[in-house]
Amino acid sequence: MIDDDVQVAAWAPSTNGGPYGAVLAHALAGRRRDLAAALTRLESQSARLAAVADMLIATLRAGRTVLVAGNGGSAAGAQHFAAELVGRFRREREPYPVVALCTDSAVVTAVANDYGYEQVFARQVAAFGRAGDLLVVISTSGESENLVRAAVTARRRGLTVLAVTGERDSRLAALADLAVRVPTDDTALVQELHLIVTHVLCDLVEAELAIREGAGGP
Ligand SMILES: O=C(CO)[C@@H](O)[C@H](O)[C@H](O)[C@H](O)COP(=O)(O)O
Ligand SMILES: [Zn+2]
Repeated sequence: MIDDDVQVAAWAPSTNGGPYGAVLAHALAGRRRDLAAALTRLESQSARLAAVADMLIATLRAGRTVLVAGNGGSAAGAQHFAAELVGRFRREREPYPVVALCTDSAVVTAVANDYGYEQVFARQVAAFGRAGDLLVVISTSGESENLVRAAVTARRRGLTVLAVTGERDSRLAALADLAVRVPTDDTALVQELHLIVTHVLCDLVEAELAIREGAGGP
């Protein structure tokens, strides 16, 4: 039988952080330093972020759909972005049609199995995308082949493409109508900045569209 008191005592934090205390303190101080420096550099891109917000607002106000895609951590980011806009970020308002293309495991595995993983997003863009819709591709490298193919398909079909990448030159940034390149090439930091960028965008988009709804609809 497990003794609850012993269990709690064994997992209680020690005052000096235990054997990893110094390592963790160093790691957290490093994250604070790196994030602060990158955010300061990101502030110089506020005009670009405003243009991206305009792009999202215009798409949604026109009743068009936003498709979002990414791999790995960026797949989670794509889902998170869609969840904020279909659900809500801070305000009660209409739901917005934002669809993450990495969520349907049957579609993703069937297309990957039958056509190749590089087709998993392009085929969904062809299935769901219409001229005037917006494709958002999120990638730390800007070089994932399946996202490049999705962007090419989107451009061919008259969708607008927004790339959210790291700092370095990439095929996705070059293919996109507009690109946000967060100012670092460190993969983890790129992903952390992407989350901040998408939250800031959700806040702006929601605030702008909610005002219009209050004034009689988008
Ligand atoms: O979250 C991480 C690394 O932090 C990984 O899962 C990472 O997202 C994957 O390696 C992706 O396949 C990387 O793709 P991309 O960001 O270069 O498009
Ligand atoms: Zn990650």
